[in-house]
Amino acid sequence: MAGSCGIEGNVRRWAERPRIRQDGRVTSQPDSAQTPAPSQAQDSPVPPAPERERHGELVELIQKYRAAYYNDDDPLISDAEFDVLYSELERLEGLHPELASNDSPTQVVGGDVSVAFAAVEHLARMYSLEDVFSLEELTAWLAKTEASVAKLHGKSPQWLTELKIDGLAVNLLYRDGVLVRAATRGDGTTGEDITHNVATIKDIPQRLHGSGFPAEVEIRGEVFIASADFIALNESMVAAGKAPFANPRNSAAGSLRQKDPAETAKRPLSMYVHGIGAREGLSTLSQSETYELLKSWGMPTSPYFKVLSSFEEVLDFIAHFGEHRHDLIHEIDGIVVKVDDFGTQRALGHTSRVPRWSVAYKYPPEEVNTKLLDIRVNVGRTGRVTPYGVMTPVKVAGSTVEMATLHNQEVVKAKGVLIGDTVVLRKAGDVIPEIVGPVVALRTGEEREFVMPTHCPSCGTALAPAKEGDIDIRCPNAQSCPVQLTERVAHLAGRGGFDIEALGYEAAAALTTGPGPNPADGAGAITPAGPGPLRSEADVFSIGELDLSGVVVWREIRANGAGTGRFHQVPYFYTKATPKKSSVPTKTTEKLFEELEKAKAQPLWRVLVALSIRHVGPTASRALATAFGSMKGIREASQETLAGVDGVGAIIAEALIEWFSVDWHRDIVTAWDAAGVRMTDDTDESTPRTLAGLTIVVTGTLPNFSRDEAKEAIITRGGKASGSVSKNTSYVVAGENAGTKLDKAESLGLTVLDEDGFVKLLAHGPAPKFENDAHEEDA
Ligand SMILES: NC(=O)c1ccc[n+]([C@@H]2O[C@H](COP(=O)([O-])OP(=O)(O)OC[C@H]3O[C@@H](n4cnc5c(N)ncnc54)[C@H](O)[C@@H]3O)[C@@H](O)[C@H]2O)c1
Ligand SMILES: [Zn+2]
Repeated sequence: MAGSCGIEGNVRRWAERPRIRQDGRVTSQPDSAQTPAPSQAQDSPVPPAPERERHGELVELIQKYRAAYYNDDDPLISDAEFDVLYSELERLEGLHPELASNDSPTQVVGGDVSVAFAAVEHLARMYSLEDVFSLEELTAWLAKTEASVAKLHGKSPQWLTELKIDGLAVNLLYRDGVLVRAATRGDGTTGEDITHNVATIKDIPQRLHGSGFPAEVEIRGEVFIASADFIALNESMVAAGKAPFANPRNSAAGSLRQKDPAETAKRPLSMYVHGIGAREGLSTLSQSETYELLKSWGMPTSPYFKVLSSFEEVLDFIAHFGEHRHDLIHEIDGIVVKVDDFGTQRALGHTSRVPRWSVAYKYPPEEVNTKLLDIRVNVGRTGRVTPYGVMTPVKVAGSTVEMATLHNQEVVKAKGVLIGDTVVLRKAGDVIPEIVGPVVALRTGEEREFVMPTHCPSCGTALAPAKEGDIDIRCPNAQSCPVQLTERVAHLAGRGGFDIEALGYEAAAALTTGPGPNPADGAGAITPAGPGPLRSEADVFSIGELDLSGVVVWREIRANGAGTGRFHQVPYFYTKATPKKSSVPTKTTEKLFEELEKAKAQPLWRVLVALSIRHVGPTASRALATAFGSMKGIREASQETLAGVDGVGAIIAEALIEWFSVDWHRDIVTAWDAAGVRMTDDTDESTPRTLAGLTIVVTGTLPNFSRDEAKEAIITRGGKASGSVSKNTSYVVAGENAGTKLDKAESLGLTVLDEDGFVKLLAHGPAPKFENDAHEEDA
């Protein structure tokens, strides 16, 4: 089953949350009237004072947070933090049911009616949903519900499975097919009248299409702002000098609950139907059937709901949308499972807060709140100065995050974050974490604005944009700015360059920036304190000439977190101040020499990558190496000739000419050449150029070739290894799990080869004798 690993992954990650019920209960709403109290509770009719006190605290907190969330559309804490508190309250009331008075947050639908709107009574009550946070809890809920349904009807229910859209609920009252009123959920009984605002939402018909409508029907749905529209909306808010919304949910709620409908009209609101309230004269028997009917009346229904029969299918649905959560037009925070049949829904009923026929499985949170402790700047390989936030470490989407880039000073301004703010931190799947914005309501007045430095924190040179109008500012001291040098050295040693494993980032820093502050002093941070022994990457292959007997590239030193059991790898460079007698070359140092020696034999394209020429990555480097065969050839080529090379083009040609015009750049090449680095690709006559003129795309996993090896095999035989399939592709080599590229090849009628076919192609070129072996069905 393809989805199974996704499910397991979810369980593992989610299970780490503090929100694990310790009493193992599955029901989240203690419904004292229906649910027998847990036995231990009967032994203690009056809860002990500490529990009563904690209960009071929790109620107060939750009420405060609910008010900020529902009434002000401006939450003070993240949903994940809220859920932890709410869970604790449920657990406490589960152990001491006497605490669950009628007005406890566990007994009422969260939400209120603001005085800004007229109050309206819903014809049928609106409920919240019972939440579960693990697949075990969900399966237990399904099993419990299935058993109840079996007792009622002697058969298993059908599960209507839907996306849990992160927006806000509206209740639309249609009389004889005409929208007469729209309301928010409010406390479930009474909502806020937002009829005029809803009238501006294009998705929602003022008059239902067709005929045969019931006299009165309440259609419920979720109003949301699509993720792409949210980004555009926030940009326009900031441009207009207003505070941006923390997330699409708040932006939808805030936009819909405007006092002026003209303001709502400007907001890109959409809606999907997810329920039905009072329904006089409606003859459908199930919720899914009703959705089809509503769709025919012109109501927007989600394209994603499914009616499923087995638990397994429900779990697959969850795994699928767990993976594709960010491929949807709107945000989701979970999956809702409902018993589809109306009769069964009625029979199962509801508690004071939630229906018993429905449950919401929540995905692991992608947004958390944390403290922005500082904003620092980082100097990159090209001298670009990038501010980044340093935060109290916090767990989000499966990893602990304590830093996030803020891109440039304009972004810091646009986000409106101050040092010391509580901020919303978002990490969507594998995407890098992002500071969304501040929680303004929590400011104490102690926060301070970030000021972009005017001088390079590494070398002290005045910072400036590369050209007028650039937002990014740079350190222009490219040659000897220690941090830029560190970045270039780490890059040249990287996987795409010389591939020197022992020269990782820390080792590069130790060689280029010299001794940092002594971690034993408690500073902890590795701030460069001045140039190290390696003053230029030109000297990287003569590193042996430096007094390496005094250099320890790696040392393990206990950082200031002593006693916490946490060790920091700290690069350390011995200087005169440190007695030489204590230094013995480490294993890593020996390995460094071995690898440096081996690196000299790397092919020309890797040498080109290692030079850190703008825009010249592996693809352009391979093209250049293939076209010219030597560094000399590239260096002497005119801009036009360079630009004419397939895969190079005008921008790269210009960058190359510019790069070679700088003295110290040419010195690098000269020094490497002198050190014995290979500067020509000797065309290996033993490899026949069987693939000259052919463009080949490799996709999926081949049993005996890595992606790089397959590429190399194609290029050394004179072929072009391309990443995208087009009608100019000569062959597509498809391994296991080949995806859309294979589909495209098939739709274009291209010849698709498996590994055997590929090996034959490499050996013989496109001879008819093996083309016949290729997938016949593709012809
Ligand atoms: N951050 C905070 O301070 C804060 C405060 C209060 C509540 N919250 C968050 O709000 C949530 C609790 O709010 P809630 O009581 O509105 O419950 P809920 O949002 O968990 O679930 C109920 C709501 O889900 C919505 N929904 C979306 N798709 C649906 C579908 N397909 N079918 C049915 N309903 C669907 C409906 O609007 C419904 O009212 C929690 O996630 C909580 O973390 C956060
Ligand atoms: Zn600098």
